[in-house]
Amino acid sequence: MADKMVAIMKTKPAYGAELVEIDVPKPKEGEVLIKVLATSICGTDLHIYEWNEWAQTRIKPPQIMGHEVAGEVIEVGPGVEDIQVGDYISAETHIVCGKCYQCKTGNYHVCQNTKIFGVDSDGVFAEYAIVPAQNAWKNPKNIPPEYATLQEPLGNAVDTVLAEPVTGKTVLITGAGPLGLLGITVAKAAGASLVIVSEPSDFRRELAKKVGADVVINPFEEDVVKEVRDLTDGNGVDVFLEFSGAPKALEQGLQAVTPAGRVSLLGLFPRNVSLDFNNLIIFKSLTVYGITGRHLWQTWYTVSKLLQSGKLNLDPIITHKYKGFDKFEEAFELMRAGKTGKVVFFPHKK
Ligand SMILES: NC(=O)c1ccc[n+]([C@@H]2O[C@H](COP(=O)([O-])OP(=O)(O)OC[C@H]3O[C@@H](n4cnc5c(N)ncnc54)[C@H](O)[C@@H]3O)[C@@H](O)[C@H]2O)c1
Ligand SMILES: C[C@@H](O)[C@H](N)C(=O)O
Ligand SMILES: [Zn+2]
Ligand SMILES: [Zn+2]
Repeated sequence: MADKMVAIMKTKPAYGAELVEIDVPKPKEGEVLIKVLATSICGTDLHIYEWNEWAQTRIKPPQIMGHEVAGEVIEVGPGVEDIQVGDYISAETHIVCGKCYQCKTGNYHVCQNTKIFGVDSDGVFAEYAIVPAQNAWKNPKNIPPEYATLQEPLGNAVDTVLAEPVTGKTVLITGAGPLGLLGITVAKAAGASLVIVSEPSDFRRELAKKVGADVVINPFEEDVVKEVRDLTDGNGVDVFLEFSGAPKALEQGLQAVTPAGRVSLLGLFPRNVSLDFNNLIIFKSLTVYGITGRHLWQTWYTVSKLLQSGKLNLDPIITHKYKGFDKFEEAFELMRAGKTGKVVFFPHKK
């Protein structure tokens, strides 16, 4: 094995990142070293790249970026029992304490002491990477790395879509970014009867159709609420899934969902949102779920089994694949411009 590796590193508290050559790390107590087979860019990586306000308060350069991954274990640190050399793993990104009230009551996804792998520590945009063994998820060998690396965001999408069953239900998805696109394929695989997608970008509406959306709407040019009512016998959709983080989309979705319907909110809003709670939620008797991270480990089992079922349509979502990290700046700029679905790197060129 090489003793040097290439990594995308946030080297300075400023816009961008650098490709660096550094030593391959050694796994410490409770850690494993993986050969990274595939890694994908998350919106959070983009925020770190752009050095937005959130990143400025949270990230401490120099740090290797990235947290979505599939890799092969090549070394295990002291005290690691469940993971062996040769295992093919992905990683849950929330490092939980196991001791707080939420962890003790099975709600690890909202652990009070959560640290995020690749955000609060070095990540996986590298040829080799350290993963805390407690966060490793063993993959069946027949899932290709480019799909296995998507499991973490797929977990967000699964928790959003499947907070309640969608079989035979009409669904509105607002926002067809990478997460919304994953939501579309999960909703279709789970048997939603009609998936309507509201998304202003022409490129992403096209992607949404390729992934399996039944109807796409441009919210900047069409009346979302009217379109949804026309498609649902005037009733509105049974389920509204918010994947955009746009306050206007939230309001339209709440108007478009049928009374006693279900709402899941994943998108993060850039500012406080003001809403007519009485008429949009209370008098409509809606059930509203806030979604964060993934349930440990129930969601990973669901995601893995969905992948193995072959029912997810991921190929149109993976719009960009790069061998090596040489063109990482191009990848980030395309993503910033909204011209991608998921971007996947295969760090080893051979
Ligand atoms: N809660 C969590 O645990 C969690 C985890 C991951 C991501 N997120 C959030 O989920 C959201 C989606 O992530 P992403 O990576 O796909 O983001 P993204 O920014 O790539 O996608 C958002 C999409 O919404 C579209 N949009 C903008 N205004 C709209 C409107 N008025 N109506 C409909 N669509 C509109 C955009 O064109 C874009 O395609 C983000 O807000 C992200 O921060 C939350
Ligand atoms: C780390 C963050 O980007 C991640 N997608 C989450 O689910 O929390
Ligand atoms: Zn992420
Ligand atoms: Zn905890």
